[in-house]
Amino acid sequence: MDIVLIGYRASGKSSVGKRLAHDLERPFIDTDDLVRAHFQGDPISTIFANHGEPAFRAAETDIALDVLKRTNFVAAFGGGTPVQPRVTQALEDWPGLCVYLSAPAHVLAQRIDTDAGPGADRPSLTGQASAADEVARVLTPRIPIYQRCADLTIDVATTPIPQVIQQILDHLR
Ligand SMILES: Nc1ncnc2c1ncn2[C@@H]1O[C@H](COP(=O)(O)OP(=O)(O)O)[C@@H](O)[C@H]1O
Ligand SMILES: O=C(O)C1=C[C@@H](OP(=O)(O)O)[C@@H](O)[C@H](O)C1
Ligand SMILES: [Mg+2]
Repeated sequence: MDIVLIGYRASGKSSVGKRLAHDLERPFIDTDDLVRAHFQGDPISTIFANHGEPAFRAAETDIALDVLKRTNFVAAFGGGTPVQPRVTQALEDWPGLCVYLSAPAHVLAQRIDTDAGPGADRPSLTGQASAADEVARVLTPRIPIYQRCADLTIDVATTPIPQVIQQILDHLR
């Protein structure tokens, strides 16, 4: 079964997705990578600065809808991808497994502040000075949309990445 990981910024979608795809011997798709490629490989903060967030959202919507037409993959969507209305609808209708990686705001804000990994370039969505303030504002309206799209929800607040992957593999059995 094809798998899409959704959830807020720094919930672990890219890390979990990459390792899960390796375990399942399937291609891994990260929609943020495809969006960057669409904008000549620029970092997301540069795309936001030069083209504006709406152009980023339009590209990620088209890319996500295209990914959902493929087969035999594991994909990590960007945190805002499922809340684009056409993507929400497509995910609700999609026959694959949509996994929501869920964590409370304070955990996500801390991971955003300390992340030094390849996805750490996360430009502000609100102009809010701190990640804590921004997550407090942006997460709440997203939660019901993530929940609506999800076939499986995993609490990732205190669950190490290998155990998150194991829960997905257990669900597939
Ligand atoms: N289950 C977890 N427990 C602890 N840290 C995690 C977990 N999942 C991800 N992380 C860390 O959080 C940061 C963001 O992870 P990432 O995979 O880039 O998230 P996303 O793609 O959802 O934005 C990284 O530093 C990663 O190592
Ligand atoms: O939540 C969001 O609106 C965003 C999440 C990011 O992806 P990650 O969730 O992988 O950080 C990236 O798509 C962009 O910075 C916007
Ligand atoms: Mg990511």
